[in-house]
Amino acid sequence: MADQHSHNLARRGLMFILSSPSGAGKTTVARRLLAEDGEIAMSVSVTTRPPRPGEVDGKDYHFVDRAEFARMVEDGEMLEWAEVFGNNYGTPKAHIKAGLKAGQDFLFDIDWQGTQQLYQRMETDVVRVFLLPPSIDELEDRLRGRGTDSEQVIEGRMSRARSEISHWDGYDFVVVNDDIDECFAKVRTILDAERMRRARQTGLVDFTRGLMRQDPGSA
Ligand SMILES: Nc1nc2c(ncn2[C@@H]2O[C@H](COP(=O)(O)OP(=O)(O)O)[C@@H](O)[C@H]2O)c(=O)[nH]1
Ligand SMILES: Nc1ncnc2c1ncn2[C@@H]1O[C@H](COP(=O)(O)OP(=O)(O)O)[C@@H](O)[C@H]1O
Repeated sequence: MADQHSHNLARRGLMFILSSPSGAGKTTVARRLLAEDGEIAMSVSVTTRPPRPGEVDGKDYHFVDRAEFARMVEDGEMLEWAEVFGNNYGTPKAHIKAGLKAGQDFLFDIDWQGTQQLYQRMETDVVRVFLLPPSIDELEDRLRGRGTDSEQVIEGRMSRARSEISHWDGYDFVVVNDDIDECFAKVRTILDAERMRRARQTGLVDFTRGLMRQDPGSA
């Protein structure tokens, strides 16, 4: 019997967008997906925000100044961009377009505005997943438990979270992140199923043609 993996046909890559109100678990799920799934790569955004301690240029973000960011927008090098908390963030186009064509999947960690823009431009490549916390109290507990933010920042994130939650209807899939293992398994299921969409499987034309030509008993 043939190895199962030999039946993975050539396909176009997809853009897997993971959004959530801050603190609901997007980073946790994204890290695990990148660690356990060999076929998906993070889309690295361009930003004018200064690097935080520990952040690596080209890995966490491409850090640029405002003039360079403006030039990239002007020259049409961004798939989408937005201003968040006074800084600019954008998705560089060339790398993504070439990757998708070569079968590379990309993971995006962007908010609902970026999601909308990507969907408008790349509709058939985009899969939009939204994570929700099981309750507002649990969301606040997680933000505090993470220990990365001051009380003031947590209050800001909580008020922003409420407005992000209101955009739940702009997503294809919504998963409540109560138990992390269950949530992760559901996100995996979505990704696995989306990879099998007929429209993405560019190898199907040749494969089905081959099947139809084969006689029973031939290799
Ligand atoms: N539209 C858009 N938003 C982005 C992009 N990259 C990051 N963001 C958003 O910018 C916001 C701020 O990100 P960041 O400065 O890393 O701070 P933090 O995620 O709040 O810790 C988040 O809501 C991100 O989702 C991008 O390429 N496009
Ligand atoms: N299902 C879960 N149950 C309990 N804690 C969780 C769960 N998912 C994530 N966390 C924790 O909640 C905090 C916020 O998660 P994080 O992934 O940083 O959120 P986001 O990227 O959406 O802001 C982290 O400390 C993380 O370890």
